[in-house]
Amino acid sequence: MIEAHGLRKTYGEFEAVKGIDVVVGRGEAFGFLGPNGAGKSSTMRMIAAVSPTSGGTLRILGRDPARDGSEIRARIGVCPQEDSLDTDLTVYENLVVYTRYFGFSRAHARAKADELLEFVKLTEKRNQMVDDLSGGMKRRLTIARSLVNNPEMLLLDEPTTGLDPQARHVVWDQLYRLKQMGVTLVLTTHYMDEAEQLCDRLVVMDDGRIVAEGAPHELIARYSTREVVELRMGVGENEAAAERVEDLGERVEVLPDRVLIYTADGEKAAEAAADRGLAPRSTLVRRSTLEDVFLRLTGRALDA
Ligand SMILES: Nc1ncnc2c1ncn2[C@@H]1O[C@H](COP(=O)(O)OP(=O)(O)OP(=O)(O)O)[C@@H](O)[C@H]1O
Repeated sequence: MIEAHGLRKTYGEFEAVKGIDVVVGRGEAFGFLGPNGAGKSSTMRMIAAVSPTSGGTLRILGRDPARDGSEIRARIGVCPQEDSLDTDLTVYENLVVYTRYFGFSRAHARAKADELLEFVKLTEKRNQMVDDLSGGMKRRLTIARSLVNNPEMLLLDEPTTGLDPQARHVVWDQLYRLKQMGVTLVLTTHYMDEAEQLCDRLVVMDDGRIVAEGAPHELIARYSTREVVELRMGVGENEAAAERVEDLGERVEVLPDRVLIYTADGEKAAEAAADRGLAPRSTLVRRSTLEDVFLRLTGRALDA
């Protein structure tokens, strides 16, 4: 579905994507995980055949986006970061009008709109104006809109940014269902839980480069330990605390608000820290996540 080698994107002198290799197969759920500015959206726009590449090779659905852009755009769905719905129209009209853009008949567009409203559970909101919808509903309508042409591949740029936890779960459910229906999903996110939930495979991007690639559990096994102890110390106590627990794990990281001990046995390390007279304001033992992978690879927290 996607084959990119040495793919680059420059804006004037600035290089936003610095030569990345990405291969995505049919039916996969693939993610670009990285902080703001990593180059995820720039990459997605090239994949969507709406932004020219600045170097390297790119094939989408086996086609060249520079030559076959309109064919590619007809066969994929794009759910942009910002909901760009038509606020002068109702929920239903938004879908009908958008389906018509793809050259389908009015009868087909009406039937499709009803089918998609059912799919994203917005049938009850059918005749409401878009501005009367909640943020989560607008997102679901945008997803419905990206499906009007029965795309083989759906590109989603930060599908749940700005949504509350419940609305995020509803969107995730819909994306699961699409995946089960065989649609290839390609998404960007800076939420590590979203990447873990949805992606079969992902790349971690930082500063225009891919710094790691694999299934979420593979990346965690490769770059982290099984468990992590988080010690929240008093203000200014982190560095001294880290020195005192240095030998309690395979690795110790100091973040502005906590000290992290990477170890196979978190309970044991937490007890050992307490035995040394350390008095954190709170201690948490948890499993490693992609957040830890990102920290290990870049030296920064994903949300920093
Ligand atoms: N049209 C543009 N002109 C100039 N610079 C741009 C343009 N689009 C993006 N950039 C810059 O390229 C870099 C990568 O941006 P991009 O939007 O691809 O990152 P991102 O990982 O998607 O981040 P975000 O989550 O904020 O969208 C940033 O430094 C951004 O300022």
